[in-house]
Amino acid sequence: FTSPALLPPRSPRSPALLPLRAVSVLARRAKEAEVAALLASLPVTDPLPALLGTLPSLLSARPPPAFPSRLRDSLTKRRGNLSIVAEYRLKGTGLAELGGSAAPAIVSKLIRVGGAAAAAVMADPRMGGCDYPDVAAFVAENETARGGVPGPLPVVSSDLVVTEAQVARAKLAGAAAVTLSAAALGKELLKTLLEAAAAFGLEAVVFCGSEEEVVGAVGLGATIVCIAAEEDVEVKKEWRERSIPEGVCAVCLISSAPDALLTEVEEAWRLRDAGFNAAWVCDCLYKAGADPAEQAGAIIGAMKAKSSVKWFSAKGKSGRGEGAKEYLGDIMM
Ligand SMILES: O=C(O)c1ccccc1NCC(=O)[C@H](O)[C@H](O)COP(=O)(O)O
Repeated sequence: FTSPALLPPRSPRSPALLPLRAVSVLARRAKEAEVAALLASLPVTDPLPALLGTLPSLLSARPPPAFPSRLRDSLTKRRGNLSIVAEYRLKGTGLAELGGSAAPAIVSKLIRVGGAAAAAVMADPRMGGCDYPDVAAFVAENETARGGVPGPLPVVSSDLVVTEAQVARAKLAGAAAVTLSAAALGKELLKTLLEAAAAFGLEAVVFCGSEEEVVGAVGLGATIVCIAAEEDVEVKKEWRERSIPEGVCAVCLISSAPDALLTEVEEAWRLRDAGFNAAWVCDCLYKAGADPAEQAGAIIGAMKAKSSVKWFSAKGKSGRGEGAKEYLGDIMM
């Protein structure tokens, strides 16, 4: 793949690809209506109502259920390492035109073997062109890797979650975690859904568009926070240092630049240097091409590479000036 000279000015992201928080309250209403219609139309054999019915007793457990930590553990490596959450969706990505080769089972394997620490599936058909069965397909594909190296990745169900029913659907699909948007939910609903996720044994990735939202999410006990804001990495670094305590996993969304260049790789290196545990990426994994040197696995590898933005550009392939920060002992672990 190609990358421009170091960190040129970014072109504004396409409005169609703005993070979900940009759509907030109207989208929340539409989603509530959609979930209500779904619940009303379920066949009597569907397990969703029964699972939802267990929620009150799960919530009344004392002490209250805590989050599991499979996703957080997978994303939290030693300092100086950046993990990648690779998101799958069909709408608005370079996958849209690939037909069968963009099927969940194929992309799931590509990103697992490519070295991602977690997979995410956007489970909103209108926004992402996929649905909860695609989450289940990712989970099933990952299960085929049980006992292997790398083993199954935790799968995040990335819907605009506004009701407990969606958390229950994620659970039934086998997801390890759900996404929650601080801006779309507001504090009270965010608290309710964080509790519902923990009660169902799921983790939650709380997307935050401002430092205030980060503080709010951490105050509510969020264990994984994803900053989704257009600010420069230096600003996000300040938010992380001031407002994300040790023990809370710090993730940052890298939204795709609307061009064929892979400036996102250098953004990942900057996030690693800023102390983030993980980057959440989507279209930039699929926009370069389907050649082995360009596809998602190659880009994940480049994002995780121990390269330095001071000495090395993503377009260089020689490795000269590579700024590895590890000791041999770290590499051997
Ligand atoms: O931004 C949010 O608040 C949010 C909430 C819940 C789930 C996901 C959220 N944002 C991420 C996204 O909307 C997409 O993952 C993102 O647009 C991917 O972008 P791109 O690679 O630029 O297509």
